[in-house]
Amino acid sequence: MQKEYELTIGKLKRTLPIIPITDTAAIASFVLLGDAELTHYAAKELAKRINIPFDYLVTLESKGIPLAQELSLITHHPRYFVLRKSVKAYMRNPIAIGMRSITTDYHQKLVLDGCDAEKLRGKRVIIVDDVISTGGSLASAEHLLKKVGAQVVQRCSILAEGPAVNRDDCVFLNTLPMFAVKNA
Ligand SMILES: Nc1ncnc2[nH]cnc12
Repeated sequence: MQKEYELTIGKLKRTLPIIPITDTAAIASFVLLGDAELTHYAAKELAKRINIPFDYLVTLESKGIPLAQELSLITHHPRYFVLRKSVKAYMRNPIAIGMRSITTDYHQKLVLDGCDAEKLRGKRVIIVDDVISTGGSLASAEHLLKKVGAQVVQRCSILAEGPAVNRDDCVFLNTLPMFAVKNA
């Protein structure tokens, strides 16, 4: 099997290691955390493609956070919201739902602080993430946001991977293939 994948996002290039995630499938590992240059550039490029009015960006802990931060500032939306993976002691009336993601082999939670839920009720929101793949995390995020009365008006990510590459309801900058593991 190929060991690395050369990714191009506009003027930037990154070499991603190919990592098996099951006995039969592998992904090109795209770790946005720590890559300030790519985060800033991708946020600028995504901002150009968001052409719908919205109140807030919402992202998922953890890899979407720096992207949402940059995108919020670039689009002049000083406040954004983070759906957390666990209930924190400092939350008031947290609202939680179950979630499965392609890169984590156990059931996860998606949690919204009740105070944040009040602020999001009736608002137009855009979900921001680093990679959209199976769409599982995105679907859970949408479910949670609908539950608290927010309207998801757009979804955007830096990359669409595997089954997500044909989605026409997301804005993304490039696609990422998935890989078959040979000798499985
Ligand atoms: N290729 C990938 N790299 C890192 N995180 C991911 N989440 C989903 N696909 C991913």
